[in-house]
Amino acid sequence: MSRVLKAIGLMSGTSMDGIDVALIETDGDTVVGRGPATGYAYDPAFRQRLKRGLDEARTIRDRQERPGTLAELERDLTLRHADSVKTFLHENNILAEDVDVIGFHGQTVLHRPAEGLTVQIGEGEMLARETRIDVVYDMRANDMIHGGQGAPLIPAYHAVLARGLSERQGLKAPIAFVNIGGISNLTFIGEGEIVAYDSGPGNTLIDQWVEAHAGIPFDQGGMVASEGSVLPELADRYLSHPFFSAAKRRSLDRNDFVPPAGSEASLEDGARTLAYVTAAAIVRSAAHLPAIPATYIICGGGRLNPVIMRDLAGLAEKAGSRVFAAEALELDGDSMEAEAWAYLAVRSLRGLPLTYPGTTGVSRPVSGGRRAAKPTGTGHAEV
Ligand SMILES: Nc1ncnc2c1ncn2[C@@H]1O[C@H](COP(=O)(O)OP(=O)(O)OP(=O)(O)O)[C@@H](O)[C@H]1O
Ligand SMILES: CC(=O)N[C@H]1[C@@H]2OC[C@@H](O2)[C@@H](O)[C@@H]1O[C@H](C)C(=O)O
Repeated sequence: MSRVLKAIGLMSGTSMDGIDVALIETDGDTVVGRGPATGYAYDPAFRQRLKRGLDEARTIRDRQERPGTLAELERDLTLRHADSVKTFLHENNILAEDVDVIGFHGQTVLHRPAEGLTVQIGEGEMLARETRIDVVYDMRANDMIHGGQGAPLIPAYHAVLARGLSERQGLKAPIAFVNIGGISNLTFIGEGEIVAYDSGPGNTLIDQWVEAHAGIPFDQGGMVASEGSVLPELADRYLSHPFFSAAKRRSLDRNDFVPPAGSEASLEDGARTLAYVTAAAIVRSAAHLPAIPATYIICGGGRLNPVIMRDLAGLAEKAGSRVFAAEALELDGDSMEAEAWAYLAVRSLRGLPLTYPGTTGVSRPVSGGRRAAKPTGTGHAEV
């Protein structure tokens, strides 16, 4: 058996709400011990900079390009990740020298799988220098080079978590993990088979809607949605998007779905309808799986919106499925992506596959990621 490594994962997701940090101990294969995890929120001004960065990234044709303010944003984003690691280590009394590797996702600013283009900003070398810990980063690129969608990458981690869950009583197979982040994605764990893909808009539409019409970053606790009603025509318009009926599953860019026009709904009805769309999109996408999951395990920020969760539970029940929030199974729905990035970093170091034909459509199982080594020596400047 390979040595168990201490790995930190860092995730800044499509919601652009902050940096999730988690530490796990793993051999990159079957052994996973989950350690501390936390999240550090971005201040509103930095979120605005990230949103501007997404607009500026639209013109990118070569993934090395950094038009507009993107180079500066990349540097500042990396420094924020370095600060998060330092704070996390301090808060948990962990020494940098005791951590073997950081798995660094960075921030996706553009994702166009049809063009073989995916761009995550984040400077691995700078992060390794700042934290004095080895870094694995840019983990989506190799998958795309080999014909994959470049996402989702979390299924390899879902698979190892599912091994630990399968003996629990009352948890019927097949299991599907659903991450309701900015975009939602699902992972189906069948017998000897994993199938995964993005399942639709997650919280992004709701976030954009309430920000534009109420000046709030998200619908906390589904408070706004719970005052509204589902507008069937508006919901049908989203759910009849070709994404759901296409023969081939594909991964999504944050901008693939756009919020309704302000004139189409009241604040409350808009939030209610988009919450329903989020839930119904998952169930609609699940129809493309090899079998309907008996158990859904929900992670990501959307599980904290009870309106989405009630709709999802109701729709799933009609198909005979049960829905659990990750915490009901002693998992952490906030830190799972960060844990996954730690796990994937160790797999990368060991040359193990990160993605499979069933998870991203890649031509064969492939590893990925670039390595940045921590500085050697005492840390004093060379003269
Ligand atoms: N208490 C809450 N009530 C309702 N919604 C919430 C709550 N907390 C978080 N959310 C929603 O979850 C979102 C953040 O989710 P999460 O952190 O899982 O996304 P992400 O990791 O950025 O996205 P992705 O998985 O697509 O990369 C917020 O933008 C918000 O919409
Ligand atoms: C290109 C990109 O960053 N995609 C994200 C996004 O957020 C959710 C969904 O879309 C998923 O495909 C992916 O993240 C998860 C963590 C993944 O790769 O598994």
